[in-house]
Amino acid sequence: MIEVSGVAKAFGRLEVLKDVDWQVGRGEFWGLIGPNGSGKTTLLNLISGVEQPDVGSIALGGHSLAAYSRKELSRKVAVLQQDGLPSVAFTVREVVEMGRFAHQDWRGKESGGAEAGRRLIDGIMDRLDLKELEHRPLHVLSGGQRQRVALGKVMAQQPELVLLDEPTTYLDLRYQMQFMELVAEWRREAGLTVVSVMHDLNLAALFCSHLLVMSGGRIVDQGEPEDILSPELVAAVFGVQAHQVIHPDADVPQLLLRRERL
Ligand SMILES: Nc1ncnc2c1ncn2[C@@H]1O[C@H](COP(=O)(O)OP(=O)(O)OP(=O)(O)O)[C@@H](O)[C@H]1O
Repeated sequence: MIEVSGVAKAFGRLEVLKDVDWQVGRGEFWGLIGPNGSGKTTLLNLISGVEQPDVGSIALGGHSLAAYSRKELSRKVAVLQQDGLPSVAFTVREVVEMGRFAHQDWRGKESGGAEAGRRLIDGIMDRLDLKELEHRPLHVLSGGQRQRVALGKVMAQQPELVLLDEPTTYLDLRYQMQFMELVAEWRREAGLTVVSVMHDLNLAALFCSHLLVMSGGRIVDQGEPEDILSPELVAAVFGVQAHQVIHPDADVPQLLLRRERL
């Protein structure tokens, strides 16, 4: 689904990504982890076409990113940021409907017909528990509700690949879990490929099929959470000491942070 080959990127004299080679298979769920400033968001921006690499190439579904038009790209890739939507006066339903833009012609006509478009939006509203909020303007919603609407909008886009940049940062524990479960379910049902920047390593181990570990603009490790997440890794990459335990239900590693002094 994604092939990043020999990519480097600099902003002025600051080299933000160096020698990045990475392949993502269709249907995989990758967590991007690493310290602040290690280049995670820049890598997402290169994949979504917002930034261009200085060196190397990026291909999506076997075709160079440069070969896609804006509209083709937005049918293939959806992006959701930390605070997914600005606090605007559009209603919840209107915002979710905006996700259909890439599937409409210049008059706003749905490629599969208006009725199919409406059914799709209704299904998403139901699934994300947005029916009751349907006619409320976005600016009266809580951050957690707004993030659910943002997810609804990217679901309406029906992409093959979704890029998430720390999507649970502003959510409380319950909404963090709910958000990740919704993404996991969507991935299972639609064969979706997911790449998500994650700061919570335990959440990443619970939901991601693979992890990409970045430090100083380079990939330092990649693979399945059980092969990657270890006290040695967090010591080397984050400079933090931790114990490792195995999650009793999910059978994946979880880290308990150690204080330097007790
Ligand atoms: N448009 C830009 N112009 C100049 N410097 C930039 C730009 N975008 C990012 N940088 C710099 O590139 C480096 C990597 O930033 P990036 O946002 O990719 O890191 P990150 O791993 O996502 O960090 P965080 O975990 O803090 O979100 C940082 O030093 C940042 O200041």
